[in-house]
Amino acid sequence: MAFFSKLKDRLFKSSSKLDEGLEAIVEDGGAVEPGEPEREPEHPQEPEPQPEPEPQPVPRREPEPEREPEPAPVPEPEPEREPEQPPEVPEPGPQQPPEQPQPTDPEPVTPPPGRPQPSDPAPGPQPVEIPGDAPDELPPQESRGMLGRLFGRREAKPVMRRTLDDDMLESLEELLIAADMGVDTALRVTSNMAEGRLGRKLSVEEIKRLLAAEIARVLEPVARPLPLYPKRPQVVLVVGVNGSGKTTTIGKLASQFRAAGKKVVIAAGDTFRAAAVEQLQVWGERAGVPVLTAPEGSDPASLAFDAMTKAQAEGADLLLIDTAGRLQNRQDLMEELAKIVRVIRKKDPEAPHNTLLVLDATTGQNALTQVEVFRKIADVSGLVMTKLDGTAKGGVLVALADRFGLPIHAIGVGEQIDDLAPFDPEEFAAALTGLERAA
Ligand SMILES: Nc1nc2c(ncn2[C@@H]2O[C@H](COP(=O)(O)OP(=O)(O)OP(=O)(O)O)[C@@H](O)[C@H]2O)c(=O)[nH]1
Repeated sequence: MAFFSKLKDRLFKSSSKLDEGLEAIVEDGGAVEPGEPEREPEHPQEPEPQPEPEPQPVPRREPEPEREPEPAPVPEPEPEREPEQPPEVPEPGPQQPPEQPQPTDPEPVTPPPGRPQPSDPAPGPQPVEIPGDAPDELPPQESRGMLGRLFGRREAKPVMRRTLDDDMLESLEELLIAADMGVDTALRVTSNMAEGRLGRKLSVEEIKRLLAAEIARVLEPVARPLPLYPKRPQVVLVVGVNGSGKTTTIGKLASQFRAAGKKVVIAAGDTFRAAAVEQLQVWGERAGVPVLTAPEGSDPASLAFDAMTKAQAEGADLLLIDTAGRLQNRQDLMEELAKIVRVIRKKDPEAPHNTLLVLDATTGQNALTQVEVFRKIADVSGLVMTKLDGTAKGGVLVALADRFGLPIHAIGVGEQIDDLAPFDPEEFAAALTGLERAA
């Protein structure tokens, strides 16, 4: 299954929550405009249709700063065939010559007088121009000819639209807050979306496109694959609260790096929980990667040192160190992590090269607090967000990006070994808003 549709299916709870909310908002105060043509769903970030590539393993997006070639955009959907309709009675008004081809893109929008506009472009985010962003300025339906249809206009169909005003903005803010985007981020996204568009009539689909574009813009700067350094072994310390998905993520990462030809060693640093060690061993077997363990209750720093020695001796490319996630005693955890770092620095003064914080998306706004805490006790260099499948709280990732600007290296979308995906802001924003894209 194409990755986008998989992600979208799995983020269904988030997107359906937004979907339902948006429909309710537009219905509340909106009006059906008979005979108004609805545009084909156009996607601002989708250029030429190309075949979709297989999802790449996370490590293949390296080396930094080279970005993985953008995933090929998903082809535009075929225009839906609609049953033949009797010709509709045209609205009274000036007719255009029927054979005149219609432009694919609308003319630049000139705001009507009195419509609130920023007098000069303020520094900071500018409104994203969305193709097809002027529904009220589309050419009259009756002027569409064969070419107009070929160029992506649908048959006329009643569409519910609501005028974008302060009330509607407030409802949109509330909806985004309910989707766990957080107050500040929700306000920023909606006000950017509204900039230059107040007074315009928008359909649900158009709002989704605008929101998705704004969300993608917040996410873009943090979408960074795990940087790989020429250093051997590259030491990746994996931190996070119990149950956030550290073990699973280490297993998935190990498997992907190994598939990419890297030699990987795992250290089971949560020596206080036998179950955690066993689980890591299972993942090591699955990934075909050795897991270094130590007797229950032994010093994790000593295990980390042994693992470092082994990884160096074996010429491993990557050493992934699992750690405990007890936050109940923050001081102990902080000392434990600090000791691991001190000890591995005896072997390599630059280690750890990455400190990955694993966050569970289902905890919603708690993820923000966890970032704050772990940034104090460890030098967090990047994030992995797990369990984005089947949660209605995916919006928290946007809040994290907006608040901390820490790189988001990958996302977990399931419990299987290949359910770790590179983080693609546009795909994520589309999946989150329920924006239709071709599968
Ligand atoms: N649905 C889903 N479940 C996940 C994902 N990642 C991890 N899990 C599940 O979350 C649970 C906890 O994952 P672990 O990897 O054990 O979490 P941990 O942080 O290592 O937990 P401790 O070992 O208790 O410290 C397991 O049941 C995993 O299968 C994901 O992306 N999606």
